[in-house]
Amino acid sequence: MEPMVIEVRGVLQKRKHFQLGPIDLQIPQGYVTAIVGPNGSGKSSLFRLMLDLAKPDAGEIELFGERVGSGDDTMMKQRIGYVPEQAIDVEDSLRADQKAAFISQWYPSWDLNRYQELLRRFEVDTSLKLGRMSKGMRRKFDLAIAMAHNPDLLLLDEPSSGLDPIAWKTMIDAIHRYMERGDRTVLMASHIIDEVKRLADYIVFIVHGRVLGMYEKDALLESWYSFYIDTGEGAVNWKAMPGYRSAEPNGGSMYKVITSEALEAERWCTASGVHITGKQKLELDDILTALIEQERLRIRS
Ligand SMILES: Nc1ncnc2c1ncn2[C@@H]1O[C@H](COP(=O)(O)OP(=O)(O)OP(=O)(O)O)[C@@H](O)[C@H]1O
Repeated sequence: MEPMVIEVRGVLQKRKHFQLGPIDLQIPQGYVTAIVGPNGSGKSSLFRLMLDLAKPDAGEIELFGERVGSGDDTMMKQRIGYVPEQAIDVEDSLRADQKAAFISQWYPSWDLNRYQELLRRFEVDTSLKLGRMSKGMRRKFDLAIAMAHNPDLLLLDEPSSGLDPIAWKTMIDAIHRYMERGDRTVLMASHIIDEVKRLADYIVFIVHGRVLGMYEKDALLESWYSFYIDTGEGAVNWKAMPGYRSAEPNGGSMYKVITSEALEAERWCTASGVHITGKQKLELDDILTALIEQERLRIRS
């Protein structure tokens, strides 16, 4: 098994109207892991805890085997590139190259050539003050800054927010290239299904501050299906179907049934004489919707 770059153990953060956790999570080295969840589910809060920008009420986080918040973390932070969800306002009056010059002092591995190459590819106008940049250009600049010291770990909070389609493709390509070496790690929060599908090896679903599971992406997309089933005259005990999630009438004696264990469910149907007339893979957003619904029912019960 590959080493873990991030280990989150029993992390809890209590706020007036929101509780994050307790969260247990392990992020493996050498892969892109995407955190997917609705607005306000706690994705940015989790990033901030990982970077010691906020303190948990309980639990602990380790990055590269070192406990976050336990002392001088300069070396640890030098191995990380972070793109926050919101650009930092206090830097608005700086020009791009002033910020880069400032940041480069913190990172012994700062690579000027790489920085300039990223700016060229993203078409960032470095003569502008940061506060004068459009939202998308600022985002591209932040990405270039986060990647220019060749970090071992990239933490990206909704990296494509504000990017036009061309910049989006450049970003996807830049992340693919960054991962080519094989030992680097990305943890990103994203709402963009296409982005998650193209980049992620693993997906973490987070809803209402709780992690609902971490899945290998390809296995996940192979296992969630809608089956269209003709029940004929008889009733079917849906709950006995492996991975059963929901069943809704679909006209006449037809039902649309969602399972998260497609292979086993299909075998079960064959063995039980249940006739599948059609099947369809679920997209990531449909899977998330089904998980959110289940979480709502769990909270209500
Ligand atoms: N500084 C803060 N003080 C109190 N509550 C906060 C603070 N920051 C965030 N919250 C609350 O914590 C919850 C989680 O917010 P967070 O920004 O982590 O979610 P998110 O999943 O990143 O959302 P989005 O997808 O909208 O970016 C929300 O209910 C939010 O209102």
